[in-house]
Amino acid sequence: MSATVDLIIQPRWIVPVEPATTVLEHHCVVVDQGRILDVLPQGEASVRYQARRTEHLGDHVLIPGLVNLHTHAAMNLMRGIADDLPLMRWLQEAIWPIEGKHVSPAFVADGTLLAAAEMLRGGITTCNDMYFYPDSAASAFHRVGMRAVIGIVMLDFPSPYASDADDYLRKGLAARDQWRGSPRIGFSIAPHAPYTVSDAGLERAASLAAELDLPIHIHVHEVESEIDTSIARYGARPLTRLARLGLLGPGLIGVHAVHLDETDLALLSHHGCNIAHCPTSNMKLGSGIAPLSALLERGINVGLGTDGAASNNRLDLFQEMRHAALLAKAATRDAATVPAHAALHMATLGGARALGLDTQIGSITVGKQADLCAIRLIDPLMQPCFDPISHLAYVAGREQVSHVWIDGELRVQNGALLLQIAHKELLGISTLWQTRFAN
Ligand SMILES: CSC[C@H]1O[C@@H](n2cnc3c(O)ncnc32)[C@H](O)[C@@H]1O
Ligand SMILES: [Zn+2]
Repeated sequence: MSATVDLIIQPRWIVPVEPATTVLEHHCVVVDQGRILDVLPQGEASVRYQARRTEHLGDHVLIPGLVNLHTHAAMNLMRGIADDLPLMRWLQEAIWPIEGKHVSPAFVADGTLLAAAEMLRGGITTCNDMYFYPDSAASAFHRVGMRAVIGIVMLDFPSPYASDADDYLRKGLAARDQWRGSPRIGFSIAPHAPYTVSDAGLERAASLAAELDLPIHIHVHEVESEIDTSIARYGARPLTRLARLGLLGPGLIGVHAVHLDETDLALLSHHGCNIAHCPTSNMKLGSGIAPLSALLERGINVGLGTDGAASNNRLDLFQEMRHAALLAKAATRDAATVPAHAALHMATLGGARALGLDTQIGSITVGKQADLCAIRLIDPLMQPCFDPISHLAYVAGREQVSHVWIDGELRVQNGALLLQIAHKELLGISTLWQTRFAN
């Protein structure tokens, strides 16, 4: 007798990510109650299961939903507002003054909604977000059914959101209390960077993260001047200071990590830290090229991040996969480093592991949540296709994402968002904020 299940997806190929380099042809994924129930040859599935819905995707590859390990979703409202500036001038002369004037719960709700729509269309099912008004961000992700880890942000300076480090923490923790028990919304402790949070604030962040069992999400070693400033102010490089203050460990997600010496690499490896590699943001702000091959060689877990739309200017993990692989090859002059499957691993399971979610998402594995993404590969623009994994890293773009499921629920169908929000409403939001910025 066959079992009745919610959904069977029959793609041409499945790339489960785990085991590495595996490609299953003419298999299907069986989904029930939001989880992956089985992965088996298509012929066997028709005997064992009866599906309420079957998705025939004969030109497609099915992969786990992509995990964006670092973003500032609400910054979608500031896409292109301050291009071609280096990090510190970009922050101090452009972005922070705009944020100081405009950020509000409505700003974050609207910007996060736009970002969530962009990410879903591009196959991103989970993101690790860091921005003001975490409650508004959580509401927007909840509205579109996207999985998100929201930062309880901390800064030493005031913003329209909070007055000082204690106020940031108090408000962020209250937001976490509001969302407790929500299946797709989680939280991290997110001190912005070593140069914007004091020793006392960082120690508080470390103890809270340990007490509440939350990841720590922090920008580190993004530009050289950050390291010089730290040595002048604290007598230590930022990662050494973070180690002394108790922040390094398997729960740490260090974002950027562009400028690393041997001591830094040894610290990251020794403490089992994770890195959110953001190659496009690092190129666009002229920050440099992170030593990705050295990180991977030392067994350090790496995921990929887009950073915000004001420094990238796309929330597109296909772009990040390609940039990560190509930059690493160019920087090391080694074509074999960061092969296509390593890029895909970072964009999926690497990100999931950094967030402590790798038992739930990040690969097409029986028992995990059905966060899935189908990409149409049979297209004259992409022929021939000898290896779908190669195509995912080197050929395909987010434009080829056709279907996206989160917890087994269809969110994108044939490239179109299945949301209660009209395309027109999304466009209206950005026009509204563009007008406000101009006045
Ligand atoms: C406290 S909310 C996050 C804060 O971070 C700013 N930001 C955006 N991108 C970067 C980056 O690459 N490095 C450092 N800080 C960044 C954002 O504008 C918010 O103020
Ligand atoms: Zn950032």
